[in-house]
Amino acid sequence: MELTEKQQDVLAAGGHLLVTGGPGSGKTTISIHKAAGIAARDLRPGQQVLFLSFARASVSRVVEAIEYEQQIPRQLKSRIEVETYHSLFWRLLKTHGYLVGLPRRLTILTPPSEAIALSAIRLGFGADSALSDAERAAKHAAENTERRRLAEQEGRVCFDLFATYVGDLFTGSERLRRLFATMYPVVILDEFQDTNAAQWRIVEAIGQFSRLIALADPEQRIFDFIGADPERLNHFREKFAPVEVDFGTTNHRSAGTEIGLFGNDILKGTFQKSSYVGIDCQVFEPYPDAAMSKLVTTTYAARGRLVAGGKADWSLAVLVPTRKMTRLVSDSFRSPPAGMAPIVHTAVVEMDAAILGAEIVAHLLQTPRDSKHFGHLIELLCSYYRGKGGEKPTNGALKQADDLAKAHEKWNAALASGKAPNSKSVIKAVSTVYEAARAAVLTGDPDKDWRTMRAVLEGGPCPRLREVGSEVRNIRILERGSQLRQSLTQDWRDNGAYLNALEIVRQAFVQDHFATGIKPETGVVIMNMHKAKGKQFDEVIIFEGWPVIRNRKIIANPHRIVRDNDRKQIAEDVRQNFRVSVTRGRQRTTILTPKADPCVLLLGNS
Ligand SMILES: Nc1ncnc2c1ncn2[C@@H]1O[C@H](COP(=O)(O)OP(=O)(O)OP(=O)(O)O)[C@@H](O)[C@H]1O
Repeated sequence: MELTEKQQDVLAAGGHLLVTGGPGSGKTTISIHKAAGIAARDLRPGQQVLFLSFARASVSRVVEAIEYEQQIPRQLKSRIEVETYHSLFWRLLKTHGYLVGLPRRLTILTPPSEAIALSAIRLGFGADSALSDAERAAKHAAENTERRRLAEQEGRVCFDLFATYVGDLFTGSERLRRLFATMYPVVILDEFQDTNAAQWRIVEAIGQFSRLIALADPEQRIFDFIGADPERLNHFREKFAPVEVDFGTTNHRSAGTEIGLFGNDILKGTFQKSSYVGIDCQVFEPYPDAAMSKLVTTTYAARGRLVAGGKADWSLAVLVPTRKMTRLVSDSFRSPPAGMAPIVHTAVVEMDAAILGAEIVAHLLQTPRDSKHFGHLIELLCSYYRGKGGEKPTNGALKQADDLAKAHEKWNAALASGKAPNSKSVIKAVSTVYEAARAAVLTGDPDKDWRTMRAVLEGGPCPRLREVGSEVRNIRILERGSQLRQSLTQDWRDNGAYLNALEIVRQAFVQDHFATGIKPETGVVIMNMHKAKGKQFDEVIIFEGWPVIRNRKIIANPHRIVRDNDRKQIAEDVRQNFRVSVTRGRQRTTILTPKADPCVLLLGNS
């Protein structure tokens, strides 16, 4: 690879640095070269360059990019530490948290457990959409008070508070700032445009003694992030007066294509060309089977090209606008219309429900220690309903949890007074499945036993547990060689049964959150467009929903890239998100849109 002139400028620059540029312009690559140069010349023994990312997916990509650079010797590569903000913050809180009033022993309040802990407050206020601004502020304040109480009194710290407490640590202690700079004299900040206020406070503090290299693409700002501020790059300029290098719209990722150019034209809303090399827009008839058939055949074709290309770890992403669409496509790939062959794939879904579901499976694998085992199952099922919606629990799910808890009380009361419990109670079906689970024969092979338990749930008479069984299909941490699998195997070896399965599963999810060895997705992957940020794939297919038409009128238009595919809904963030998705493809991006009502972003401003 020959570095560009601008990339050379980055290598030559001293002091704080701000590198800006569009997708695939080579920011990550040059920062790795820069880090290697610093490691070779400036670092003392024991020191490292710290590369900080927001998401584990980006960490894997950076680790892969480091491995890919053959000119950099191994011993220099090992001087670059790639880590997520979360993982760095957690390390700091565990060792120094007591300085800002946290208990000495800390555990992580995982997002599903946090959702459970806050569900009562959230239920009290009701859905966000129905709240006035003042009520919404009051709800946030109440949530925050509870989060702080959980952290400061119970030592259970949720992710959202990590940055706040670490900020308190750094602003409160010059000694810590100096110590940090001794370990990490240079810090690279990936996707700097997404830095929120709490993280910026930390960056400001560590920049006092460490040298900062910020990588940013202002146009890739993610609007879902609470607190990402359009002025952030200016804050950095004002505070640190960095040397600035702008890579502009160069796109090495999709070299030889016009994917980058097309992405920029989406932002502008005017198309300079009638076709773009590497971009393929196609339409489908707006009916479920026709739409899915088109997607399936387009996916076959793309997969065929990639397999024929001979690259072993090819990747093909199907990007869709909503969570629900991710599931629809995944179901359809499992059993495509008209008897077409299924497509092996992975679907990236929200994990809250799957994680809480996995706790239920683990609990059922576990040999009962006392008579409370069944009661504990009901509690876990209530937790599943309270937490499965993550930050946005539905009233229906919260009510399910309450109804279950009440039915269980009645069930117990009947048993206590020697009467037969009501056979129509919702607990009856849970109890039947529980008996089947107890009767299941386990082998000590966690993978097999997990499947057995899932089959008990999915084949039983309880619709709630059937849902749980299907949710845990999305769990990938049982893969060969995973920590979870090893720990469960060990548990069985030590005890001749699973005695600690629930605790092991809970731990595994925390470890999984911090694991960095995960490889970027390969094969066919389905995900929400929002989740594609920071990733790259050999080919991308963008697929959206279609209008429901009755009497030649559109009566609904769900799962569209632009809400309702209505021009009035085109805001800057919608254009930016679409551009991010389009520019994830290295070789080709195919856009599938309904014939009757094509995506308004493709029609241009006129
Ligand atoms: N000078 C160069 N010549 C050829 N290829 C390059 C050059 N610089 C980077 N690349 C390649 O281009 C691809 C994209 O580069 P990189 O990931 O560094 O871009 P980026 O600006 O960080 O992208 P994004 O903002 O989308 O994450 C990588 O596969 C990288 O190996």
